[in-house]
Amino acid sequence: MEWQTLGVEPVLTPDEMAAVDAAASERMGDLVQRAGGAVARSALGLLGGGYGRRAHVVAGPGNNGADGRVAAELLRRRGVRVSIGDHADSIPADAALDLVIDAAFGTGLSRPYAPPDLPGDVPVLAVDIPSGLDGRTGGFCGAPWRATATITFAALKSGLLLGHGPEFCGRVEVADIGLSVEAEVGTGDHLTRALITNGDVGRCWPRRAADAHKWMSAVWIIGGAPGMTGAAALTAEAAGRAGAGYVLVSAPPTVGSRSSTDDGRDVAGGHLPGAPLPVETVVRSLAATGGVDGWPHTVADEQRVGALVIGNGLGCGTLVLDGVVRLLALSDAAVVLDADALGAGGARLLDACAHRRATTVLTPHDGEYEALMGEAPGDDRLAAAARLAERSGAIALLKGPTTVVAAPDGRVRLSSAGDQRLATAGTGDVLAGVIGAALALGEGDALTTVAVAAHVHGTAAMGGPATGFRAGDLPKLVGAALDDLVR
Ligand SMILES: NC(=O)C1=CN([C@@H]2O[C@H](COP(=O)(O)OP(=O)(O)OC[C@H]3O[C@@H](n4cnc5c(N)ncnc54)[C@H](O)[C@@H]3O)[C@@H](O)[C@H]2O)[C@@H](O)CC1
Ligand SMILES: Nc1ncnc2c1ncn2[C@@H]1O[C@H](COP(=O)(O)OP(=O)(O)O)[C@@H](O)[C@H]1O
Repeated sequence: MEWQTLGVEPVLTPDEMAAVDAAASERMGDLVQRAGGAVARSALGLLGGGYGRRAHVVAGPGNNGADGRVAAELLRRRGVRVSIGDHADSIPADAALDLVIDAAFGTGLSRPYAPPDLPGDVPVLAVDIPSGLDGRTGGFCGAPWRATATITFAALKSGLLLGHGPEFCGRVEVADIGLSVEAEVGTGDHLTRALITNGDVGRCWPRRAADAHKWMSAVWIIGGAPGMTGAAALTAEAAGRAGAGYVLVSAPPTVGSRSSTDDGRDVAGGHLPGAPLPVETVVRSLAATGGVDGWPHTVADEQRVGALVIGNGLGCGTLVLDGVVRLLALSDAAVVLDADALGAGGARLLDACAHRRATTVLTPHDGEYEALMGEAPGDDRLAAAARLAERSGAIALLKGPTTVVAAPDGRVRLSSAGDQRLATAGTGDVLAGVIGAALALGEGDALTTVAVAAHVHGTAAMGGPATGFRAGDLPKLVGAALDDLVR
């Protein structure tokens, strides 16, 4: 999927788009004329001209179909030979088509739809959203064609960004047809839902002040127990590359004893040598005396850190959870909870988050989400992230090909940066470090800061090799991506 647009990108659900339509002062007929004009322009681009080209329009019963019919007429005037069928008609197999326009259904799709067979591998231009995709979740509601390009109106629809959307919508273009979405979803930081763009990173990434000193952007990573130091090393390297002025790493002493783990794993003995931490990292030991009571106090007493990142290679167990919960209560710093800190948390951890006043960020993948919430996120990832944010009072970052970041106030940010090269162990540890650094550096809107960090992480990955990409490659690429995006 490619984006042709830059700048603040509102993302609407079909219900919100319907509300925008309903509130429009202009007649639907005029909007349809403009939408059809935009479809025709886009089609001419894909056709590489008008005269002599052949196109077929699949036009459904609603406004989406009306857009397609207007486009058909405009294309005819440009010399394109156009045939039209309704959503159930088969496509003439005898014509050598240069383009099929999918105007069967848009956001009004209410039951599964399977389009007719496509003749060969003819390019498809989808109007608003490929017919057969759920406009909210991007899940299948039928069997959509895979579009070469999609032209959508007024604003992006969430179904283009989530689920199967990115795979099925091709290149996405947002056409302005004179509708304002502001009244429905707000603007700027107050936007209900937005896609993070490169422009947002340039605008919102927190910078160091000229008179900064290293403690003004310090990150303390609590993780990296014996046998799992690699995770903390990746987080530390990423925090440094993302601009943290001071990076500390501590492994809670409770994790290092056999008796401290629920599953009886011997994490203290017999492990391989630890992964080297970046040489700039300061390793601080935590008070072992007093066990679980000691280390949260040691961390919370250090008032100079801007952000704590807890969980990368931390190890799991009741005593660890006890320590994390206590630390959440004691510390006033922003906290990112990742990996092991999420896996065994459940309701107790969510309650501890809900009692905090400072920023808390939860960064689960689907398994960790289920451990926290007692149920899988399901198809509606917007709703899933919102549920977690509401339950915990934290910023919920739900990982996936498109990352969904939700705030407890209902706002959501999406990042579609990155691709499958990130599906490799340790990239999440890097993300936690980047978020930690961004929070330590900045005092801006926390939701934007976290989402922009996710976008930087995804963008950075695209600078790495398509095959054999390792999480260890990523921190340096984060530095390079920031150099590129933040000027
Ligand atoms: N957003 C806007 O302001 C504008 C939207 N326009 C287009 O209008 C679309 C929304 O219009 P509509 O609400 O008419 O929605 P659709 O054009 O998606 O069609 C909905 C109609 O199809 C029927 N239907 C739904 N699923 C079906 C199925 N599987 N089989 C058979 N019939 C089915 C519904 O009962 C309803 O009558 C947008 O996606 C966009 O393409 C444009 O016309 C211009 C303005
Ligand atoms: N197919 C994919 N496309 C884009 N991003 C992906 C894909 N798979 C994973 N990611 C991203 O990679 C990261 C993986 O994090 P995580 O699962 O926590 O890894 P780990 O625990 O091994 O460090 C997340 O930021 C996630 O959004």
